[in-house]
Amino acid sequence: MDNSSRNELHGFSLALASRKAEEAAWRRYEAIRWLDSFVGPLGISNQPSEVEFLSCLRNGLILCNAINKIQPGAVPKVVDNPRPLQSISWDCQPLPAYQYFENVRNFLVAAKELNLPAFEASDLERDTFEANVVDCVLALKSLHESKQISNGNGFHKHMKSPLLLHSNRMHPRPLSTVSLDSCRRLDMPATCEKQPPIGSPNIGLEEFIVKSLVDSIVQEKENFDGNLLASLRNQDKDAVKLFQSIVSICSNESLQENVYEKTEFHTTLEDELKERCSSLAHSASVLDDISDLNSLQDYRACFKKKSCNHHKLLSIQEREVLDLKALLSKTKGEFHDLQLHLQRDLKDLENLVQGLSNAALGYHNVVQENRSLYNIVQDLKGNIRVYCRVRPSFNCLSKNMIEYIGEDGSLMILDPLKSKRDGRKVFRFNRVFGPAAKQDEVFKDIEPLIRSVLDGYNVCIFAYGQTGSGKTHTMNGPSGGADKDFGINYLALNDLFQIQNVRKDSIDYEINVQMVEIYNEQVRDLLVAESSNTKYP
Ligand SMILES: Nc1ncnc2c1ncn2[C@@H]1O[C@H](COP(=O)(O)OP(=O)(O)OP(=O)(O)O)[C@@H](O)[C@H]1O
Repeated sequence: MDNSSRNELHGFSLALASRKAEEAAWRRYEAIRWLDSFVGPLGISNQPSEVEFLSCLRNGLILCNAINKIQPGAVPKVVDNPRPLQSISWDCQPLPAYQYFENVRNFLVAAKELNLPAFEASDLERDTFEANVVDCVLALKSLHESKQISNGNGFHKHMKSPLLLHSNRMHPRPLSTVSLDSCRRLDMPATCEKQPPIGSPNIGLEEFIVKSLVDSIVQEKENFDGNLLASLRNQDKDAVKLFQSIVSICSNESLQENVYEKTEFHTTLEDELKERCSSLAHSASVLDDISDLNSLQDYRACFKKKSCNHHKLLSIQEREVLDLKALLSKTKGEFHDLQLHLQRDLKDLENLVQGLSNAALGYHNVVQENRSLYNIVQDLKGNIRVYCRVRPSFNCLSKNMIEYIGEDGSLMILDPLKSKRDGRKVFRFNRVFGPAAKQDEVFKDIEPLIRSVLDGYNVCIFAYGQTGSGKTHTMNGPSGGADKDFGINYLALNDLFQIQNVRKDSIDYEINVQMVEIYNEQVRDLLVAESSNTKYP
């Protein structure tokens, strides 16, 4: 059933409950109005609540007085309080509790003798059984009215709620005998059992037949007007005319004008019930999955079956929901484990990073220390170093001048024009490069000094010698030479650029190049195109 259908049913239940409450209140007001006018001022409003109504009758005094006025001596002894009846107030109960109970008990005995709808004394203490007390009071009223009409022949009726039958089935009372229930169904007083027998000389055969027919008709058309029933019991009437009038009333359905307002209530309730059912059936019919069902009742009956497709579908969906819940629980557990695992990994990673950071810091310190030691070594080698490079000889005389080149930087030459003793000379340098020494070999010995520049040291390298001794060749290399012929200048710059690139993440080096020539006491800038600008003062 969808939500709209469920809401419809809920609304209908509420409306029905409201109608029941209105009906119960209406009957309670009717009872209290009659008691107020019949017994005397009760001291409560004409429209009392359930609590007010039951409190007013709880001492039994009003009930005993009422039944005694209708049937004198019905309650032989009424336990009364000294206050006059007119001053009775429902909320002022001077009598002890056992005296209340005595009045109520005596009233119930008298009511039973008159076949009135009974209730239990405890019903006056419980709001839920107020309807039983109201039934009894209204039956008492009907008895009074019938006695007034029929001069006390004991044939009376009382007002009956359309819900009364249901109410009595729900709460059967010991005093509500079968005959009493039958009287309720007929809306006739229980005293109907006291009608004269068939052979009574007071009633003729025709009148008995008429009475039986009327009883039968009354069973079909309950809640007959009291006057009509009184007329039936009035033996002065012509029985045949009375029967004809009843039949005419029934056939012309003019009886509807004489039924109580409850009949109209029945009709209204039935109409509303039909309308609600029609609405519910329409709502049910729009559901796709029950389109093949004829009515809402069919749908309900089908749904209650274990074999119903909707029932099976619901069962499958319930199982899927359970599976999803289990999967969700399992996923939550796995997620929790992953979180713990991730936290452990993060902790390990943190330790590794911390270790690397410490190692990097140590490495940096080691590098710093290494540089420091490196430059100390350079200092120890000497801040000023003198190297000797022997140019290859271009003639035969000079080829034999180099007699010895020592590893310790010593150079021994021999002047061929002098004797060996006088012509031999020895010179000492930091290192001597022979005629066969290559460019990179010369540079290797100078490279450590050049790198000291990057650590903040000033380094100066210059070549000195006579014309044609090979200064330009050593510092720049031969003109148009290959890479292997690069001189110290090119090789030094290449080395500095490579180191700059290696350390670019930690140190930003700025390299500037200037090239000048000092010739004849004149300094010329070799990188400037204009010759006039090349000379410095
Ligand atoms: N080590 C060497 N190996 C081969 N050739 C050399 C070497 N040194 C110098 N030369 C050659 O000797 C010649 C003169 O050399 P270089 O021009 O370098 O002399 P220099 O000292 O610069 O002369 P200057 O002072 O007049 O400029 C060049 O032709 C050069 O190629």
